[in-house]
Amino acid sequence: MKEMIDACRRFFELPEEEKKEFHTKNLLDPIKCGTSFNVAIDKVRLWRDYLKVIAHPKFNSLYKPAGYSEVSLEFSKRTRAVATEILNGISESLGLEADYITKVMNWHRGCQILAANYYPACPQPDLAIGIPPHTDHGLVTLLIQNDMCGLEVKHNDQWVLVNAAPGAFIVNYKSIWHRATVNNTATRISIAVPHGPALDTPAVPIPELLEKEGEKAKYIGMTYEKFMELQASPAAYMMPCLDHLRVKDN
Ligand SMILES: O=C(O)CCC(=O)C(=O)O
Ligand SMILES: [Fe+2]
Repeated sequence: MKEMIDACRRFFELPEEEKKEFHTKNLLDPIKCGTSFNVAIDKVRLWRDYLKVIAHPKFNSLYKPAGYSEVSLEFSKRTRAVATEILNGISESLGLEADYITKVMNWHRGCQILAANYYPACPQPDLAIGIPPHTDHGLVTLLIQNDMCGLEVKHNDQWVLVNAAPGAFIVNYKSIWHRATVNNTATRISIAVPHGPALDTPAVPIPELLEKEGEKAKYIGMTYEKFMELQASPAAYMMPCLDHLRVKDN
């Protein structure tokens, strides 16, 4: 984990000139970096650089800084193994076969992204935000951070700081509303690793469970690619993405 955070730090600390080639605009570009901004939020300054590298189904290697590729290959394999175990556990906890979710989501072609965030110390942290409130896309996101906290989740209408133990994975598997704050002491680095279905695979309410519970589906299905597009749109910062998919009561 430390080596991965260090490799990302070295990327962010490259001169701007050297990062320019990765300033792309498309959602699914294999490697992209930039400084975040969102047109929907105009009252606070966003204070974050990001680097997103798609690591599965095809591993993309980033040639600088030296060592990034090797470390990120190892890190992506190990986090994917942890994510697989978590999904197996979730399937079993729902009374399904352990490999139910991975099978229907075409996990062997599943999308894994190494999404690193770099939040420099900010002189006026109250006037800025690292990432505004949102929900993640994907089945399960694993997140690691350097020794600075900053992730907050909404719980009972309050923002609660996630005080994770050093070296811990923070696991986000429900559609939890969260944000990243900034601080005025030191640079914070986090690496979020969303693991999703294959891009062309629709996620739908599980028919076996609906039948068992005698319930109608409360959400429409959507392919992962479409869901990612929705998550990247300004609409995603207004309310949890999943709420956009809720079936309207007649
Ligand atoms: O930096 C953090 O702790 C949060 C990052 C995050 O929410 C994200 O990358 O989606
Ligand atoms: Fe997030």
